[in-house]
Order: sequence, then structure tokens, then C-alpha cells
Amino acid sequence: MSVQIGICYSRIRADEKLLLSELRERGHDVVKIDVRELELAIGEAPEILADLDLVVDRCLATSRSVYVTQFLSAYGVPVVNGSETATVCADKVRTSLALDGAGVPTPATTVAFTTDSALSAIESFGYPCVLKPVVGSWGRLMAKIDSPSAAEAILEHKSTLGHYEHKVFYVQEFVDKPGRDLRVLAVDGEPIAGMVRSSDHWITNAAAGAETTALEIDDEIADVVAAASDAVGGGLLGIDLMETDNGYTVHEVNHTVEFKALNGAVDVDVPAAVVDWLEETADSAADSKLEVTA
Ligand SMILES: Nc1ncnc2c1ncn2[C@@H]1O[C@H](COP(=O)(O)OP(=O)(O)OP(=O)(O)O)[C@@H](O)[C@H]1O
Repeated sequence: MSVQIGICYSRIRADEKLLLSELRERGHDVVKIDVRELELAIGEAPEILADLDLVVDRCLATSRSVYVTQFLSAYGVPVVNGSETATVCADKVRTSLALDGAGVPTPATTVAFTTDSALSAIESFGYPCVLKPVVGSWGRLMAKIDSPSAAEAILEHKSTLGHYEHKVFYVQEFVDKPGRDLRVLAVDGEPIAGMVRSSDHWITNAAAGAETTALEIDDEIADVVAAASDAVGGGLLGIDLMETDNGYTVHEVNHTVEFKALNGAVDVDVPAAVVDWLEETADSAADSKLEVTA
């Protein structure tokens, strides 16, 4: 059955191009929604959104993603990922709380609001430890802190020059991983594929130039991925794990996940698997609409 799917974006990346061509090849009616042109009135959905079977949120900017998904929910338009998932995943503090609250292993983390208390938290972790912005991606503005003088300098820079979000200090244990981390793409907790991202740098994400190879997803990884997905509210997610001596730890869950690098690293047709899930999700959203109106 052909469905009408909207894609919310502010920039069409290679990932969105892969999705669009897969959807169109399957004969779906795709509506491209540039969120920079949207005017979202409280109460009434703009015409472009009104009759869609499903909207896929692919907004790059976190604030847009969080608000657009909330408006879509308020208008009664089915959206993936949902606004609750977006709100949790867009913010590292909320993600850490959600993961830990659900018993999913995640690196030890402390949040502080002043440079003095942040310095005290850093001293408690010892050196090295990691300071991350609470909102952000691609490993930007993350710092591995090796010494008290580095800590003081970074905290001073953040408090003097940083945007208000940088005044929330998110301090994390440094996980001595084996030169790589793992990214698993999953739909409602079910893995589609995964990759190993290896680098000489301590930041090993693909955007920072890591080498990517296919990951074999064993039961232990699948269980952690399912639990992490449930913890943040499910959907199409990129779940990032590090290996430790005590098993896996989840350091990040991405809700507008990029999958171009993954598609190049594995034999699975990633956009096809994502579109399979979008079709199922659109069908079940249509079924629940029918039930409500019947
Ligand atoms: N606590 C840590 N200890 C050691 N390495 C870490 C730690 N946290 C993150 N890293 C490394 O830094 C990379 C980026 O971290 P993280 O995913 O938290 O940042 P991000 O900006 O959200 O990146 P992305 O958008 O790719 O998820 C990870 O892939 C990992 O290699």
C-alpha cells in the first residue's frame, strides 16, 4: 500500500537522499517539509502537514527537532521519532538519567552548574576525564581533561565564552576503550546493522574520520541495544557503545541518526531496512486512526 510520508528537514544530507530515493522507488508519495519555512500555529496544523500518514523528523538542529515533533504530536500527526524520544536524546543529561534509570550501563557522569563545583567533580573523577556539551553532536566541543591546569582553563573558557548551555558542566569518567566504539542502528530496539569505528584519536565517531567496519551483533549487544532503545522511548536510533572490562556501556543515543557511513560499511541495505520499518509504522498509525474514528 502506498503511503504519504513527510520528511522534515533543514538540510538534505546524503542520509535523507538515500531515504527519499528508497521511498520514491517503492511508489510512496513523499512530501518534503523544509522546517525553515514552517509557521507552526498553536491549535491548527499547517496544510502541508495535515493529511500525512507519517512524518519522519530529520532536522539537524536539535531545537527544531524537539519543537517540530511536539507540534506534530499536538496536531495528531504520527511522527518518528516521537517528541519524547527527541527530547531525551537531544540532551546528554536526560539521556544519561534515562539510561541509568532503566538499568542500562552508561559511563559514570556528574553534572555541575559552577566552575568550582565542576572542578571538584573533575578532581573526584581524576585525570583523564571528559567534559561534554549537553547538546551537540559529531564529537564537537568535547574535551579530554588530562591535568588540573587544563581543567581550569577549559572551565574558564566555557564560563566566559560559552553559550548558556555550556554553563551546565557534564563531566564523565574517561572510558579506556580499545581504540574504537560501536554504533548500532536499531528500529524500536531491533538492530538493523552495526559498525565498529576505529581511530587513533580518543574521539572515534565517523564524522571525526574514524575507519568503519561491519560489526557482528551478538546477543549481548542486542540486549543492551534493546534496553537503551526502550529507555529513551524507542524509534529509529543510533546507539553508541564502548567496550569495557565489565561489558558494554552506552554513551550516546542519536535520534536523528546518520546512516550513510553505516550503509557503506555493511552488507545490509540500510535505507531499505529503514523504509521497511517506516512502512510498518505508517500502516499501524493508519490502523489506530481507523480504530479511533470507527
Ligand atoms: N566517556 C568517554 N570516554 C572515552 N571516550 C569517549 C567518552 N565519551 C565519548 N567518547 C568518544 O567520543 C566520541 C563522541 O562522543 P559522543 O557520542 O558522546 O559525542 P557526540 O558529540 O554526541 O557524537 P555523535 O553525534 O557522533 O554521537 C565517541 O564516539 C567515543 O569515541
